[in-house]
Formats: sequence, structure tokens, C-alpha cells
Amino acid sequence: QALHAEIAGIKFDDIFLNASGVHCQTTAELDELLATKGTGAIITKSATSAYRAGNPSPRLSKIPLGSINSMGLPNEGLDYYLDYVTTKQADKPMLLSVAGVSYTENLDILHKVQDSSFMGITELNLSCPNVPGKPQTAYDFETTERLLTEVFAFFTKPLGVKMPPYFDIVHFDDMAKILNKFPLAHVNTINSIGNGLWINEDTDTVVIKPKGGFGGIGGALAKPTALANVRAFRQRLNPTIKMIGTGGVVNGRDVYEHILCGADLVSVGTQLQFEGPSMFARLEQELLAIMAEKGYTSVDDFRGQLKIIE
Ligand SMILES: O=C(O)c1[nH]c(=O)[nH]c(=O)c1Cl
Repeated sequence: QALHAEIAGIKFDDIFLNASGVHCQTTAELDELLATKGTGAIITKSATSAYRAGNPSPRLSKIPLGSINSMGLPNEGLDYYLDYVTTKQADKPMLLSVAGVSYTENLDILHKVQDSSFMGITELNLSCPNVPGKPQTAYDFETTERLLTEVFAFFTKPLGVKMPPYFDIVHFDDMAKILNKFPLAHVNTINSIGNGLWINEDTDTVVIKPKGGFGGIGGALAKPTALANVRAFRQRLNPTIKMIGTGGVVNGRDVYEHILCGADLVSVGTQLQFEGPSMFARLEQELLAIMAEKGYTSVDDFRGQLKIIE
């Protein structure tokens, strides 16, 4: 299989999935992604214990070369998504994303998942930048280590983590050291680049309402940071920890570059938001064309093979 992958013993027949948060809040959206050609998996909107309306709108805006969002973790609540992933008949893996807005909520949610009949991959979102007053867990290194230590004391099912972008080589070193202490199924990097700002040039006004216009940046603007984080963590993490590359994917070349940096799966947010699910078939065709041009028959032929200048 040209575009295959395997995480925690779970096989993927295609390397694409949605980025959590995009086209995955309702069962209708999730059903549509399941039925979409080119998706090898789907992932739910990050679930909190209870339903959340999220931040006031406008909370998402398209900007040149990307997007800005401060959704505020709107979701239907954990039980809604647990029910979906445990009862839906699917022909491809379904990942469950979870995000407590507090340290103890993360533990409560993961206890519920552990005690549920869900046997798939859970992704712990440590990088939501948009809950007012709540710092991103993954920018607090000690808390991240303490949380994962407590989680793995009871959680025995496949668990991955969604990480924010880092911008300092020492941070790559230090966070990779922490993550390597745990039997993680995968690391998904990057989440949006937190707390950017975009101005409407006609009105001299911000383009989203929450947080005075501050929001996470995604899309093409994020690609250099996304590729660096995939590359940096792939170089540092135990090979047993697989990589989901997220950030800046617009076309097949961007997918190819994520794989060159080490991605096993590639997830797409901003472009999916604006193009819709038909995007996946396009990305797959564009990637396969690039592979054919280079004589590659499988992603295994070039994953992680980024060349440096000696
Ligand atoms: O505001 C959000 O809901 C949100 N927005 C993002 O860009 N990343 C996240 O992880 C979340 Cl949880």
C-alpha cells in the first residue's frame, strides 16, 4: 500500500485525516469525513467533560495564506464523542481528541475513556491556545511531565498528545526528553501558532471577537514552523512514538515535505475548513504524482529522508 501507516498496532490505509477541530464537532460532520475518499482516519473535536458553547463569534476568520481562530473549545461533551467512536460502524480508524480545561479535568476525562469500551487511539490535546485565563499545558514543562506521569499510572489504552509549536532548540530537547519517558502512541505537531493578530485593513479592526482579536494561526503561514517541529521531534523521539504532521498543508508538495520530515500521518485543518472534504482526494492525487515522478512506490521510501547540506 503506497500511503499506509501503523500506530499502536492500528493500520491506516491512507495517511490523511482532519486536524481536530475542523469538520468534526457533530456526528454529521464526522460521518461525512468517514465517507470521504482519501481520509485514512478521522479525529473528533477535542472533547471536554461537558458541552461547551465556546467563545462568541466571529471566532474564526480566513486571512491571506491561512486562518485565525479563537473558538474556545466548543464541543458536544465527552459522552457524545465516546458514544460516536464506540458505536459507529467505520471502515477506518477513529481517533478521540480530549482536552480538559484544567489539570484535574484532563485526569477525569482520561479515567472515563479508560473505563469505556473505546479501544482506539486517544489524543490528549495539550495545546489549546484559546481558553481565556488558561495557559497552554504544553508550554509548562513541569506540569506536562507531572500530568503524563499521573495519566500513565492508570491509562493503558493507546494515547497520543497534540503539541503546540516550539521555537527554541532547547525547548525541542527538553520536551522530547519528557515525552520519551512515556509509552506514547504518537505525537501530533503542530497545533495552531497561538495568539496571533490580524487586522481588517478597511476598518482598522481585528477580525475575530474573542480575546481582543488574538487567535491561533493556521494554514500556509504556519508551514515553516510545522515542518520544523515535525523534523525536530522526529529526530529526538523514540522511534516507537509515531508522528502526525499537522500545519500548513495546502497541496501534495506540503504533504510530501511533512513526510520527508518524518510524519507517519498528515492532518489538515485550515485548508479543509475552506475547501471541504473533497480536498483529501486532491491531496492524495497530488502526493501520488510526486511520488511517481520520484520513483517512490511507498511513503516508506522517503519518510524522514530530508537531506541537509553537509
Ligand atoms: O479554540 C479552540 O477550540 C482550539 N483552537 C485551536 O486552534 N486549537 C485547539 O486545540 C483548540 Cl481546542
